Amino acid sequence: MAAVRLPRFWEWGRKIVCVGRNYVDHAKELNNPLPSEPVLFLKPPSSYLREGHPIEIPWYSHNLHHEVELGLVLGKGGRCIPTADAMDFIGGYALCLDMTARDTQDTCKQKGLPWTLAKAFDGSCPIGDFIPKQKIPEPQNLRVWLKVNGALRQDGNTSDMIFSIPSLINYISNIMTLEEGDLILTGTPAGVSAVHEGDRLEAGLGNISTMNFTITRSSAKP
Ligand SMILES: O=C([O-])CC(=O)C(=O)O
Ligand SMILES: [Mg+2]
Repeated sequence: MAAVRLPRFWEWGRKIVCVGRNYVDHAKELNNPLPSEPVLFLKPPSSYLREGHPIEIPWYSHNLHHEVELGLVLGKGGRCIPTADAMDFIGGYALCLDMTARDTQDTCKQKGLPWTLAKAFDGSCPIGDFIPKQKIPEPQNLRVWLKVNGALRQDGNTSDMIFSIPSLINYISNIMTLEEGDLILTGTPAGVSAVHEGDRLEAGLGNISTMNFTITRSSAKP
């Protein structure tokens, strides 16, 4: 059943759990302290965006950043998953963007407010195709890259994660039950930068998966 359903995991309405500050160089470029435990936040299922639809700059932001990340798609659910068993819970992978309204996030940080407006707006999680698990035998040694208008901006490797994939699954599942079809964003490497109306984004996981998106401005406004 899962083999048939998982490839369209973004249609299941499951949660998206995001890890922040999981690469030293990215934590440093934003002057954030290195975390002693994973930093977590959530995106709703309405964040999903597929190729062919533009990424919209929210009406309240003038500094939308790209963050390219490796996504883990849960193949089965669990609670308190031991680190040693964690890889068995992965059904596959996906190339993801954690679009971030950086100006809004800065305000939230200053005011001690949650990051919802900065991270969870419509279309804030563009994703590529589902990648079956067998296609990535070494997920902890994978190039993650992103170009804006053809210029390389982010070029990292998952070997530089502070918290490994199994340890993230263990940590998260000791806080909230993970379900089949959930997506975990594992954090972004360095090189995040602002995007503008009309920009073309191209991202990739090595040469296994690539995707393209354009940037527009949202017409929504209360
Ligand atoms: O907004 C941030 O810098 C935290 C984050 O999502 C990441 O590190 O991937
Ligand atoms: Mg991120």
